[in-house]
Amino acid sequence: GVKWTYKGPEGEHHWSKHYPFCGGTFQSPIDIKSELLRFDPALRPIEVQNYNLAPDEQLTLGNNGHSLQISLPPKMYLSSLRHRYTAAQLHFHWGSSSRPAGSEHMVNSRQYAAEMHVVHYNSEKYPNISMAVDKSDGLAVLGVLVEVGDFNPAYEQFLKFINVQVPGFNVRALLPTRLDEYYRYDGSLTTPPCYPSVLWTVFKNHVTISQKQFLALTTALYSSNAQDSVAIPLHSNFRKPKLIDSRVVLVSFKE
Ligand SMILES: NS(=O)(=O)c1c(F)c(F)c(S(=O)(=O)CCO)c(N[C@H]2CCCc3ccccc32)c1F
Ligand SMILES: [Zn+2]
Repeated sequence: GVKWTYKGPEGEHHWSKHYPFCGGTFQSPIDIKSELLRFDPALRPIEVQNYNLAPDEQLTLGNNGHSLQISLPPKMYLSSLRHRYTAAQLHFHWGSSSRPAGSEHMVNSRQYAAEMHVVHYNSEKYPNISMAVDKSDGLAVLGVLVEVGDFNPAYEQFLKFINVQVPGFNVRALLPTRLDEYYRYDGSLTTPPCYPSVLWTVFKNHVTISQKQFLALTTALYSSNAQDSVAIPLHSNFRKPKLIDSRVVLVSFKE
């Protein structure tokens, strides 16, 4: 597809020129404001299956020019939603060492240091993620807000790796302890083509990584692919919050 960036002439205000959905409705991320929230007792705790990967399960760590991503095996899936959603990859959004705030979702206009997304697709209805990516019930993404604080051994598993293969690790440990407290809304991919195909689950509780780990994340990548001559450090790869319109944000917890 057409090249896009987070800043400059191909930045987010220009995405809709080549990717019309980016200028459409049901866009993500959003600023999750308390006055928009509605408690929904039907929202069950998120259940993850086979997230605890054995070390002999090699995972591919990649830089797709937009984010640090880890491809995930199809044995991993979510079992608590209407359909089975099978894991495809996880990736991050972050700020920069000079401007640390880089999460995509905000909570009452608070932007966190970073955000991790675990992308899943509806494997009951679609054979692969490419067929699911533009369907309204195609994707389910788990969002984890990341703050700088205590060292987090779970994140160390891959932040120390710069090669392309990382040993399997417990992906569940990257999530907050409580999977029963989350925000839920219908939204979109936060990158082009911005399809409104994502059932968003953003956990209420953030996780922490140390300043050193955060620096490793923000300096891990260069946005150029291999053959480009100059390597430009990749940072601030977050989209700004979009209008909520008439959408309601459901919450699984009482304040
Ligand atoms: N924030 S977000 O909306 O969750 C989100 C990203 F921010 C993001 F950068 C990516 S990307 O790394 O693929 C780069 C551009 O799509 C994705 N990819 C998903 C959706 C697109 C197709 C596809 C195919 C295989 C695996 C994952 C994905 C993405 F879903
Ligand atoms: Zn993302």
